[in-house]
Formats: sequence, structure tokens, C-alpha cells
Amino acid sequence: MSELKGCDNLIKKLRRVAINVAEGQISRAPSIHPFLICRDLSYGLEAIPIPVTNEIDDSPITPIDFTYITSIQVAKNVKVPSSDDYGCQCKGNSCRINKTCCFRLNNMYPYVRRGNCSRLVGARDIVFECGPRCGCGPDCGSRVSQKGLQYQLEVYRTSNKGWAVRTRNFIPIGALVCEVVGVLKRTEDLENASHNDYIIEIDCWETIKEIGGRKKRLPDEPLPAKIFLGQKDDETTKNEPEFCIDCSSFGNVARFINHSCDPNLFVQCVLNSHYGVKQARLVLFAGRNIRPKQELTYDYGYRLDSVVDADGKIKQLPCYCGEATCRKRLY
Ligand SMILES: C[S@@+](CC[C@H](N)C(=O)[O-])C[C@H]1O[C@@H](n2cnc3c(N)ncnc32)[C@H](O)[C@@H]1O
Repeated sequence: MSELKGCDNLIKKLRRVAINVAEGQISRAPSIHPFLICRDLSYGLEAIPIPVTNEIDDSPITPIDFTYITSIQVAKNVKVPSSDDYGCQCKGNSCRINKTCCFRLNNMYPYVRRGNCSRLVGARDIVFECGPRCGCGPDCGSRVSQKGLQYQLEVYRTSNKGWAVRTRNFIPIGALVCEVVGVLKRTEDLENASHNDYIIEIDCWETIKEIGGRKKRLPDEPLPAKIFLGQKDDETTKNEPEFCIDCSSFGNVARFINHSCDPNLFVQCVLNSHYGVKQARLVLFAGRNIRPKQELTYDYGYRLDSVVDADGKIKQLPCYCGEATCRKRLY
């Protein structure tokens, strides 16, 4: 009986694969992994393919209700700060020795090199990197967060959290995992969004200023960016709109990374083309050594009772991270 059931399941799976081959959603080559439903979520946009697997249920064959992108898009009504005054004149790989390089904006050099991999030494309020207006080349050591995927990631189905992301490689502590990519929008434009599952707030300024219960990452470190934030006084910055990254319709693999109350990744704000902290890039780094097959998670950082519905009623979402220190609710 159980053999027959197994056969039945296999037939169902093959039928789904056949449908998706016909619809062009997955490669025509037969898969060796019985639960592989898409060979590459990014359809070739990432240097390393991101397979999607589902051993759990019959939910839509691929999480295809969004378009995969690899760099931030900007909503029409968002003005990106000027990049005229950002950048260094370093040439080639000279950034490490050049006193005027962008990385000197960091109080301390943020990365350390171990073998082939540069690692972030620890979470900072903000990391300054070289960027598009700099004279140095793409191999400059001050562009770590711009390197794209470095590890084999897999999107997979869970029994209680929908889709999730796990690594197929060992990821060392401090290593770049991925940027959170989506559409940069004004938070106020999303306040009436019916669901906020894929909206990530850029809270760099709030962290620096310890607003809303946030804590500075390195409390004793003088704020390296102060003089640059000082181009606009605090009052002006405070009154500027808030921004977030909306990954609901356009996004990358980060959109499938779940919350944990004891996460193995952390969000690092990075600036590399302007000084507008409210529009910092959000980049995920490993907060500890991560073994192959482990789920990747970060702390979404919601305050309890901070999410309300259209009628102003507090919304609650249970947390299934399963950690001993679980707060039981995401919000
Ligand atoms: C950015 S999405 C993550 C990917 C999502 N699981 C999916 O299937 O597309 C955020 C949503 O995933 C779910 N989620 C993430 N972490 C969770 C957790 N620890 N417990 C329960 N649900 C979680 C919640 O529905 C949340 O709003």
C-alpha cells in the first residue's frame, strides 16, 4: 500500500515537472534531485544558479509571482541623493594605501581578508565602500558587498513558513551572503499595502540615532559618518521621508529569507554612491559560521504591536523560527 502511495506521489511529481517543462518554466533536462522544481530562480541573472526544491506540498511549482532582479530599482517618486560629492580618485587596486579612499570614511577598515574571501569584521552602523564614481576597479577590496552571490543557495519549501533559503556550502562568519534587492519606495506610499510580507524598512538612521528601541551597533565608536551626515543637519534628516525596499513584485533571493529570533545573518547598511543614510543599501552578512543545509535567517526587527491593519487594528503574526529564545511573534 505504502509502495503504491510512493508511486502515486512520484507520478504526481513527474506530471508537475512535465507541465512546467511544457510551460518553459524549468529546464528540459531531467532532474537528478527528485524534488527540484526549478533549476535557477534567477534564470541566469546570478553567477551561481539558485535551485528551488519542494518536498512538502503541491503549492505553486515555483515562487514565480515576482520578477527576479539583481540591482535595486527606484520608484518614480523617489529622489536618490546626489552622488556628485561621493567617490575616490584611487587607481586600480591602490585603495588600501590611499589616504583619500572612500574606505577611510569608516572609522576602522571594515573587512579582513581570509583566503579568497573578504569578511566583515563585525556589524557596524554603516559601512562605506567604493562605488560607481570611484577611480578604482571592480577588484578593489572596498567593494565587498557588491560582489554578488558567492555561495550556492537553495530556495525550498518549509512546512510552516512557506518558502525559505538554505545554503549548500559552508559560509564563514562575516562573509557576504547577498544584498536585499527590490524597489526603493517611500514608506508612506506603502502604508496602505494590504500585506507587508516583502517590505523591508531601511532603518540605518534610526539605528544611528537609537530611535524606536534600536541600539547603535558599536556604542563606543565615534560615528564615522558624522561629518557627512552633517551636510544636512539632524533636523532636516529627521524630517525627510522614510524609505523601504519592496520585494513583493521585483526582488532577489533575499526575498525568501525568513525571520529568526536567533538568526545566522545580520543586515548591514552600506553606502557606496551617496551619503543619504535613509537610502542605504541593505546587505546580509553571516553572523556566525553556517554549515551546509542550514536555513539562512535574519532578525526582521519588528517591534511587537507595531504593525496595524487598514482599520488601525494591531496585527499579529506567530513566529515559527523554533529557537529556544523565540519571541513567539514576528510582530
Ligand atoms: C520576506 S517573506 C519570507 C519568505 C516567505 N516565507 C515566502 O514563502 O515567500 C516574509 C514572510 O515569511 C513568513 N515568515 C518569515 N519568517 C517566519 C517565521 N519565523 N515564522 C513564521 N512565518 C515566517 C511570514 O509570512 C512573513 O511575512
